[in-house]
Amino acid sequence: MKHFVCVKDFEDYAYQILPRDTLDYYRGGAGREETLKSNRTSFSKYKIRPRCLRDVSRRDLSSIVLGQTVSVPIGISPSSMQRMAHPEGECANKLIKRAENAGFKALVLTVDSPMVGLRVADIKNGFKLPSHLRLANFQGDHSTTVSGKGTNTGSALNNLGDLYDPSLTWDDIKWLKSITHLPLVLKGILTAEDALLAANSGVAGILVSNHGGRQVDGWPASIEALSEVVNAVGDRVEIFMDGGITDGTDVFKALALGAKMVFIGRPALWGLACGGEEGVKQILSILRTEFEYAMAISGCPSVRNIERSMVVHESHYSKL
Ligand SMILES: Cc1cc2nc3c(=O)[nH]c(=O)nc-3n(C[C@H](O)[C@H](O)[C@H](O)COP(=O)(O)O)c2cc1C
Ligand SMILES: CCCCCCC(=O)C(=O)O
Repeated sequence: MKHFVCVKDFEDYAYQILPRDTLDYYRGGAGREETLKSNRTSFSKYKIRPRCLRDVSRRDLSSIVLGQTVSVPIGISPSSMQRMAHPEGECANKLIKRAENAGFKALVLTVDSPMVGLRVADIKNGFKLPSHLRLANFQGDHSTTVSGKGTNTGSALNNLGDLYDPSLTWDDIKWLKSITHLPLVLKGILTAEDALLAANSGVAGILVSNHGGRQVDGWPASIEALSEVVNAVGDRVEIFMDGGITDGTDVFKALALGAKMVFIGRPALWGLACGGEEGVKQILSILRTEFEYAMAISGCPSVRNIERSMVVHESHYSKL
């Protein structure tokens, strides 16, 4: 990993070392993977309008997120089945009381998954969890493995029995809020309508996400949907985003468009595959450095200086 200098270096190497069906599960998206691709390509459509002569000799990358200071507003999104990438896997993936007891500061509930999306590569590969691995959070339950038989219209992931509950509604958000004192963040909201319902339910945050393009092809890129959610409720709840972040300039763009913090999914998996915990640390360190350079050279000594006017859609320049 010594000579790896960007997320792409990790991604390329992970493609070489991971078994095909594991790689496809991590890499892949739903359907024709148009949403997956647009998570990346849409970032390129936004341009940074840099400012100059603004004393960037001292730089502060920290932010306050849900009342807590974070040293840099980049986090890791939840990804299942990490132990296929590295034996260390995810070392903290707990349920509500365990999360509270362990000192976690917020709960994130994924609301874009009444079912698991249809992923062509997983269906073709007959994806299942390797037999030595279990879903650790479901120990004792009959569904601790993902080995159900796939069909030509679904993989084992589309046959998870009662691990998924497609009957969930906004009433369940009320219930969840009633059993925990932790601030609740809903992950997977892409519309102003749902953002308003979420804010009215008293959630503390919304993570704008299309689940890495893995649920339904045709959903917008997360960065495209971000402004709709920010405009609807950005003054009432904290807004976060994930999907397609692979560079510090992506972080800058998302923050300028109203995200308080961004999260990465696959880049962390590539780090894990290439170097375990150390690989994940390197991914975060690379993104941090790139973000610091994007901020400073664009004229922002601190995260607070990243203003909405500093990022525009590329169409801005064709109108001039
Ligand atoms: C292999 C894999 C497994 C995932 N598992 C989950 C999951 O269990 N729960 C969840 O909310 N999101 C899950 N996600 C979605 C991520 O949390 C995140 O939204 C997405 O990966 C962000 O896009 P990115 O990979 O382009 O950074 C998964 C993503 C991947 C790639
Ligand atoms: C408890 C098993 C989870 C399988 C699906 C995880 C997921 O969200 C994904 O995108 O894959």
